[in-house]
Amino acid sequence: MEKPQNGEKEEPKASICGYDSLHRLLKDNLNPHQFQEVSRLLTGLNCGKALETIALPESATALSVEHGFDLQAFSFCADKELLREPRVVKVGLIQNSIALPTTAHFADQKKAIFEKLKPIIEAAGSSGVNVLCLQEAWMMPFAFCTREKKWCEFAEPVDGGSTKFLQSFAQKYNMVIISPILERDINHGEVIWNTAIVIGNHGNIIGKHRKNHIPRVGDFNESTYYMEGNTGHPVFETAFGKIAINICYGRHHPLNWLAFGLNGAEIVFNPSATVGELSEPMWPIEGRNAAIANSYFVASINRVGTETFPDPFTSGDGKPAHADFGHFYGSSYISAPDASCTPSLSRNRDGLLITDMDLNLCRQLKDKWAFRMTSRYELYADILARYLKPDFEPQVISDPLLHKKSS
Ligand SMILES: NC(=O)NCCC(=O)O
Repeated sequence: MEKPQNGEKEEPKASICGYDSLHRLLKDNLNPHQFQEVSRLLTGLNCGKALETIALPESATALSVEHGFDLQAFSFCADKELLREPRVVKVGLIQNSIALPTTAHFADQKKAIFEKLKPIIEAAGSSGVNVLCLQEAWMMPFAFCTREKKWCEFAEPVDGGSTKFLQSFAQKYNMVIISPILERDINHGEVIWNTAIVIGNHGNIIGKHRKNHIPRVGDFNESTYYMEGNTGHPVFETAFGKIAINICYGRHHPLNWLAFGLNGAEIVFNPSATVGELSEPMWPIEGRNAAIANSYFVASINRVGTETFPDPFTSGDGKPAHADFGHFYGSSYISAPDASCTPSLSRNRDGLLITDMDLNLCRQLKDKWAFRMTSRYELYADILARYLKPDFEPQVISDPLLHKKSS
């Protein structure tokens, strides 16, 4: 797709000047040398080289053609070490739109999403993906803009239908799967959480993490549905490395990223649902910055498409009532601790991003930049402890001549 035919033809929906990613727009419009230089600055170098693409099995590419999803695959390397073998993990990220209109029966909507995801998960499994992550609240439309309570019906217990659906793939493909869902906590009064469940490569449930920071911005009226998480910053030690999940809006909180790093995460997944007008310029920066600052890999996933709801809603900003959130712009990507990153998946199509990463790179970057050793955490523990007290006074030194009139 991608290239606009001529001025008269309509551009594909939600494209950037007819291209479905910035990377593809640049590749088609710059000469090879210019493209190489622009990519070096935009996506960095890994071990001194541009990121390499990797070949995938024919079965996976055939599935992507048949079902029309974007399929891209890259490899991050690390320097060879004398005392440690490389620790290469294959990570997969899935972004997708919903499968039926939001007016369809809820059971049909959920079933249709399962059906839509099957071939994409199969493509990941047959490509040898070790750790697969889906997008935030993948088993439902992102209805939290509406404030209507009927959408709570989509919530499921940790061992509910969507977990069972994914457990079979985890077992079949020896694959860890991270499943971000709307959780119904049966044992605690049926309250609702925004939760990521970690399914082990034997199909077992390793544990869960609940979203720490709830947005209060634009149409993201999520605080109507669930509370800030109570699970801290767990790191899950899996057969394929130490992983953590920072759900969506948590990516704006540097201390949230830090805490996962302090607990030893090597890959932090950021399953998200966010829209163009609100956050698109922030998207390529925040995950990448977190990877650099914390010496781990970050895998950023965003849903795709425009979801229209039956009843218009407002968000107290004086704008007219509307029935959709805006466009979820996909653009999932992976960042490495050495400041390199993959190109993004499509802005308007379902997609699977597969990336090999040598986890040895994390320690190599810690040794190189020594961010942990230079961090001065005690300074920050001190100001945070003081800031939390009601009688906190900001440390401001005013110019004694601040109010002097200039002559
Ligand atoms: N799902 C979610 O937390 N979205 C908030 C918007 C954003 O963080 O870009």
